[in-house]
Amino acid sequence: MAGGWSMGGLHMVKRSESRAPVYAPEVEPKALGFEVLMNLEVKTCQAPDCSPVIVKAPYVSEKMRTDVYEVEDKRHSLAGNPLAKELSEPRGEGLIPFPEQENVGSSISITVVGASGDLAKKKIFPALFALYYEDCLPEIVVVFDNARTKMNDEELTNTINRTLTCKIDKRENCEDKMDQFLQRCFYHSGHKWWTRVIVEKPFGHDSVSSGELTRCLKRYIIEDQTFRIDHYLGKELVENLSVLRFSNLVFQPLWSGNYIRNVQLIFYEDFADHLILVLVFRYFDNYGIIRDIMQNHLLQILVLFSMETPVSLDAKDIRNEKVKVLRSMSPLHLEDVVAGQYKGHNKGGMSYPAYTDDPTVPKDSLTPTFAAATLFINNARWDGVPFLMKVDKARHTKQSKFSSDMSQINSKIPGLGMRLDRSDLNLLYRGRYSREIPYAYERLLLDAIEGERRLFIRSDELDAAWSLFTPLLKKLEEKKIVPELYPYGSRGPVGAHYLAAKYNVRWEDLSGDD
Ligand SMILES: NC(=O)C1=CN([C@@H]2O[C@H](COP(=O)(O)OP(=O)(O)OC[C@H]3O[C@@H](n4cnc5c(N)ncnc54)[C@H](OP(=O)(O)O)[C@@H]3O)[C@@H](O)[C@H]2O)C=CC1
Ligand SMILES: O=C1O[C@H](COP(=O)(O)O)[C@@H](O)[C@H](O)[C@H]1O
Repeated sequence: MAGGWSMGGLHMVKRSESRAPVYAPEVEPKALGFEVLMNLEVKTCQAPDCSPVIVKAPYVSEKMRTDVYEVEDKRHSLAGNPLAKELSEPRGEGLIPFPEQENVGSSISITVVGASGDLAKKKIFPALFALYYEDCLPEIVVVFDNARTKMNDEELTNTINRTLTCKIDKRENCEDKMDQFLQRCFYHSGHKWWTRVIVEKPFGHDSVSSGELTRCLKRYIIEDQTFRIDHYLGKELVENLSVLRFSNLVFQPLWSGNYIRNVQLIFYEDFADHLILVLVFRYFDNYGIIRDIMQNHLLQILVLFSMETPVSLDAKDIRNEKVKVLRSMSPLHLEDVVAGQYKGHNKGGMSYPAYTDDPTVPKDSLTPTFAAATLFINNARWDGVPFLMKVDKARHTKQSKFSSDMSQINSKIPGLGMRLDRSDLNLLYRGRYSREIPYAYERLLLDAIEGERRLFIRSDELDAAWSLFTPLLKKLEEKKIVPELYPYGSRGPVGAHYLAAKYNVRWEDLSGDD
């Protein structure tokens, strides 16, 4: 199975676990615009001397068959050799040192689809290395790449090497650990057997394509093997939101429309921060900011903020509550949405091009780079409370913030008088904890390895999220709604201010805005 649908997907095999056969009996070339490269029937077994059996199905290419057999041959030649020794020796062409589990204990094989891409460079490899550094991955870890661009081992390790950092300078043995980690990375363009697949967004384009994608995936893997990632769920602050809500009894009676008059979720980013702008634009212009950020990251935070207390911390119970609140949300109306696109302008001697000035973006593109929306939840707890979202890719600062008016508390200004000030009850870790914060992908990759599903999106949850946004996106696109233009680096279209004012709300604009 390959990754047009999940350009930053990871296919993972946990060798110490699930031995259930995975069947991929049907062929569906080019379904949904992605190539089904994987057409192998893969079976694994439990006998100590049993290698995976890889059975060729009718449509597997000659190249892939050769690759598969090469892997098997090498495996046999490694039988009985301690892996540690293999890994410390120079790697030969095509050698894939995959250990026999019974010799070495727990091991893991990870296939990164799209190692040359922005996501892999910025987030996946640094997270995998951080996990490796922290000894959270088994000693035996083998990372493969699997993109269309052909590389050799050296090119792959060079690519990965450029992405790795020691989060805090001069960490003990960091260089050595990096070398060890790189020794465990191999390029391979064929396909592996797997037990878990982490799927990166976009999960389709709308309800229909998302449903198709889910059905396609289900032909190869069951729901429990599918880990749909939304990396915002792996961020410390987002995790802390649930802790704040559910483990501080003082908040329980306050957490409703009786005390909270509005909730705001804000995301700002600077397009210019992206490493490979051309690729980013190409992807972005097909999706736009509503699909890229609102329908997933911000909606997930909104859901965690508003859902009822789950019966337990079990993934099933949490996800059931998330689905319930998503299904309670009112349809989004065009009047409650503002779409914007940045235009070119000059400021302070600087010249900023328009979104449509980019050569990869069509001149008449209506793709929003900014959006604001008001959402409502039709249940007793949140009746009438506006949840406002604002997302913008054309800021000079990168920030995300979620807040409610309850987080503003009165305090006395020091002095002899009695003057009051409103200060924020904030969850910021900066200044409070000296320990470093793990990357979101670090947490989520580890959860997937451990089979913890709590922070991943279940298919009915995804359906509910698309049901909410699809009618709106359809209207925007069918009516060819022209986005409001606004200058790069500004506060965005003026329409967003009217939208908030309609509900008697002032945006909690973030510091650093101009
Ligand atoms: N960039 C980011 O910070 C984040 C991105 N994401 C999501 O991750 C996904 C990927 O984003 P990003 O890395 O930025 O995109 P890029 O365009 O930078 O990279 C795409 C990668 O996928 C590979 N690829 C594309 N098509 C195929 C295919 N059919 N088979 C195998 N490999 C393929 C490409 O390599 P090649 O062309 O050689 O095949 C390339 O390595 C997006 O869906 C995005 O929503 C999510 C969170 C953050
Ligand atoms: O999913 C995505 O998120 C990133 C922003 O992630 P962050 O953790 O750096 O806040 C965004 O740049 C990208 O467009 C989007 O696809």
